[in-house]
Amino acid sequence: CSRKNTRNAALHPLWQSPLTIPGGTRQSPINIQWRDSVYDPFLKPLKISYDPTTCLHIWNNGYSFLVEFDDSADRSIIVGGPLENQYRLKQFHFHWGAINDWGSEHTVDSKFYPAELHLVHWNAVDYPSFEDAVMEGNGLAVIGVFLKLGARHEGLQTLVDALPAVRHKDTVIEFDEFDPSCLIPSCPDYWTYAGSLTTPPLTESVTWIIKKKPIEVDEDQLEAFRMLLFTSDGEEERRMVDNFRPLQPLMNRTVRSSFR
Ligand SMILES: CCCCCNS(=O)(=O)c1cc(S(N)(=O)=O)ccc1C(=O)O
Ligand SMILES: [Zn+2]
Repeated sequence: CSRKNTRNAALHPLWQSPLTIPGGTRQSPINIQWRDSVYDPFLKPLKISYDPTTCLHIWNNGYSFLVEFDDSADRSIIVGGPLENQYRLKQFHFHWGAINDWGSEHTVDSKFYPAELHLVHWNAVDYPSFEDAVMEGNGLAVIGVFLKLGARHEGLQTLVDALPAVRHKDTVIEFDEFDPSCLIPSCPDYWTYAGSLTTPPLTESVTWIIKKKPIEVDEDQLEAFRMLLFTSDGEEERRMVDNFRPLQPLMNRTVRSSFR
């Protein structure tokens, strides 16, 4: 079955009425058609330097689970790639499906992955706060990493072990000494394009950097994501699955690749 129909049927209430930005020209996510991406020899390697002691806590915000970082200084940053300057790590989170047939937000040649990791960074050089950067065309940089079914991921397991403690919406636990670069493939290849947040306010402020190589996780680790709840303690339980936005039109955009 095609992803489009079943996915729409499976959409989270947030997106039953497809959320579109009136006049949006650079919305995310998109399908990345490999053969239409354009190699850009001027793209630099992406440099990632995270300080694990900036890791603060994990919380379930009723949409995904996110790991938040102390972004009050330039301690966990990325620089290079398509970026004009350095960006500070704010948080990372995931999107996943009820079953392994879908779950990622971006697709490659219309192929979906069971899940996708997003590491959200903001431009603290040009803007005084994250909230300001969210409203600017070059305000955010999000690294996307696809998750595929395979071997158990030891780095992810520390995260998975903490999930039962944040099963319900608005629960939070302290989480320290985690370096999320262990979740990013060592292969330097990526695609990049100008896009948007995939959740409200859907602002067109994101330089997307999508890693070509996925990371491998096992079935138990994906199942651990699926035991989270959209709902608060005491509410009728709704499993946190299918927390992704539908594909958006490419419109007048080119996806560049850092590799031939
Ligand atoms: C001030 C309003 C910020 C709204 C966006 N916040 S965010 O951390 O960038 C974010 C990005 C994304 S995404 N998929 O990277 O666009 C998803 C969720 C969130 C979130 O708020 O949890
Ligand atoms: Zn996301």
